[in-house]
Amino acid sequence: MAFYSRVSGSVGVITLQNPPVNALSAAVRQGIVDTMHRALSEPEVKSVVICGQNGKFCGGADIREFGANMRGPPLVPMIHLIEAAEKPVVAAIEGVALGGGLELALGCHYRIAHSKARLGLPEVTLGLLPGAGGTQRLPRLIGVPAALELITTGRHATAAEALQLGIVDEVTDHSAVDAAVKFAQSVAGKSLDARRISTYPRPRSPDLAEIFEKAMKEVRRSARGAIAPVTCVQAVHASVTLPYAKGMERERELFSTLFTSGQAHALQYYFFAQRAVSRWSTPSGARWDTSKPRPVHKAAVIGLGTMGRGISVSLAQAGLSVVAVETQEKQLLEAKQAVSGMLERSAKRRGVPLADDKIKYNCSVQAVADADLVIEAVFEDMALKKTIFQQLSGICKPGTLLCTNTSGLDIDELASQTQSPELVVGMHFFAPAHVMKLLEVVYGPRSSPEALATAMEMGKKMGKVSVAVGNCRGFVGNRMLKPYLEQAFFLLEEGATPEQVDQVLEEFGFAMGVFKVSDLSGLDVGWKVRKADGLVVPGSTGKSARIRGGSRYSPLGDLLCEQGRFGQKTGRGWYQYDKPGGRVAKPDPWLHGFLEEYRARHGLVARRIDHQEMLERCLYALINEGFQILQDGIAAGPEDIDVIYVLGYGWPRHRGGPMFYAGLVGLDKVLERLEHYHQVYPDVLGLKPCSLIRKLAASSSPPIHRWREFIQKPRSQL
Ligand SMILES: CC/C=C\C/C=C/C(=O)SCCNC(=O)CCNC(=O)[C@H](O)C(C)(C)COP(=O)(O)OP(=O)(O)OC[C@H]1O[C@@H](n2cnc3c(N)ncnc32)[C@H](O)[C@@H]1OP(=O)(O)O
Repeated sequence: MAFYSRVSGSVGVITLQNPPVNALSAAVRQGIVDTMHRALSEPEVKSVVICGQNGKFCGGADIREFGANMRGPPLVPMIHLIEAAEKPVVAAIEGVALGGGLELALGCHYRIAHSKARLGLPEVTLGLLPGAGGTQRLPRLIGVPAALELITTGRHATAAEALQLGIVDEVTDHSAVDAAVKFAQSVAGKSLDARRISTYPRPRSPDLAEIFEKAMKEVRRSARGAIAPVTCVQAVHASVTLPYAKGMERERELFSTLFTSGQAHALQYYFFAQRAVSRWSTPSGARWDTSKPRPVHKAAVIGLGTMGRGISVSLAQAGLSVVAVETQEKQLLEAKQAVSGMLERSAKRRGVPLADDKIKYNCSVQAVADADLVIEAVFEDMALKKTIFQQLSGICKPGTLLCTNTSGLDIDELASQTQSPELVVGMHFFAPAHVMKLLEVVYGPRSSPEALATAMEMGKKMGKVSVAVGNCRGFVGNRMLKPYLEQAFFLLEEGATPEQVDQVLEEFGFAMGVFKVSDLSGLDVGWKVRKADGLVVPGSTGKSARIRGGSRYSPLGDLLCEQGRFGQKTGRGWYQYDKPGGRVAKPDPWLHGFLEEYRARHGLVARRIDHQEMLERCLYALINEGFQILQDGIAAGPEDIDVIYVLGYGWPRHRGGPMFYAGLVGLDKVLERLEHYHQVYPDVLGLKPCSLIRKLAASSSPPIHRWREFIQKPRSQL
């Protein structure tokens, strides 16, 4: 709703009230219309201020209402009512003016912002366009290039930038509402002819055609199949080719197409999923709202390789004192230099103070004795990690949380090396650790709720999206990756090339295909793990070379590693690069010949595999594992899996995540295809449909928010 008051006798103040961000729900829109009419009809009122309760102007349309039937007054006429008013209306922008919130402000005659406010049109991130006049008013106000940039990226601008661009008229360090009231008094009675943005002429410039062409090229390149950015450009284009009223019609038309699209549903689902994962729970009943995190002031990182360096940067930037340990002096010095550079670049980029003095470097593990939390980030070697956990258990003060950055090893095995297994959790960062937003927080069967809560809270402090997951091989992300990778290898055996598989996945929207990712992260990483698991049998021939434990196995990755082809770092992998460390992947004739020779050796007849089969086999095997993970209670809900895949594995956000995608395709369809492929490849375990997907499909495929009801609660783990 909206609250009306009169200030200083002549200023009508309309306060939006819809916590936490004063989103424009039906009730708020009704409140605005009612209070505007009141302000306009009271003769004593000479001007109006619109503001939001609790220091937040408005977070935009109420996204929760998007799924329901439209009630209350629509936004566009409501904003026209404000703009057409004969009394000056001033927006007092505190906190945020986003989406419909900024469009509302653009309908006002003046805008005053607090210096800490953020303004933007982030609709594109929800699969939409600014459909309440934003695409027509903003270019008229600030010009096409700046409007295009803000609308197609959805980026939030600071108040200072908004002032520079001409979006706001004044910025204040004090109360924006007080400033707006004063301002409203000063403009009472003045002509509003030049203040109604919809009446501004169409933006003109001789290079507009070029600007739009460039913008369209850029969004097509970066959108990876997302339709909203492209549609945003089309809507802004209407602002230069059509008069305002016609432009609004075009905006409405384009908005309606997006509004009902699967991509908009996926992005809106993802918006709430990313927020829902902070409300974690475990099968034993531990929960985010009943588990208190411990205070952490001092943290330590053991091992300053690529991951340890990124983790140290993240901790320092979160304001913690950090002890960074690397036992070899030379490596310690190298790491120190590298970390300082990373901090410097990051401080420059983010415009924040340098956090270099937060980190103390040391050669001795003893230096972590008084840390509240230690993150071990050494090589992925269980024996080494065990030794470190034994050491830490003896060195650290009582109550220190011991975390491991393993990407898939058994947390409980490490916990059992310590005297306090309840204080051991996994903190699985993703490379580069100071950039990637995802953190898998892994609880073992003995981790305490308090330890889990502390690690989750630490992730948040570091600006990460933390997802709590149970302990199993590979946790959620890497466990699901295994059947996906496996299918990609099998496709090569059956006749595909790495380029073909990657193209299909990139067309789907992945930032990189599976083979390019493998080259980037290093083929040797998986090879080491497979060796440790006893899967690598050098020189094996005949049928046994492609079978492990009764199931189909592809040794292709092992064979490449035996040739020293580790990917980008060696200049050769699934692709070739111009030099070791090169970034541009080129098809490699050697690899094609090697595949032919391999197929001939194993009596495999290459066939033409269509795109659909490549996509289905890779994705459905991954999704099937996701259902198994839900059934095993490793992830509490499909949202957890989807957030992990979008933030950690390049799954296209506009497809919502693998579990959402499965729902969109139709669980019965996914099940039917899995059954088909399992029949064709009975020796591939990953294609055998998991019982949860069967159960859901048999129950008429309920919507994703109801899947949890169908998951059998596993026995207590904590
Ligand atoms: C018919 C339509 C016609 C015209 C087009 C207009 C379209 C729109 O306006 S679409 C909405 C555009 N606005 C946004 O995209 C803003 C989305 N919100 C945010 O970016 C952030 O929430 C924030 C910057 C506003 C605040 O961030 P922060 O302080 O970090 O809090 P949270 O993100 O955790 O949010 C708190 C809480 O609020 C819920 N919420 C936020 N925005 C909205 C919204 N617009 N509608 C409904 N609910 C919103 C958010 O989900 C959190 O609640 P939960 O934790 O319960 O999920």
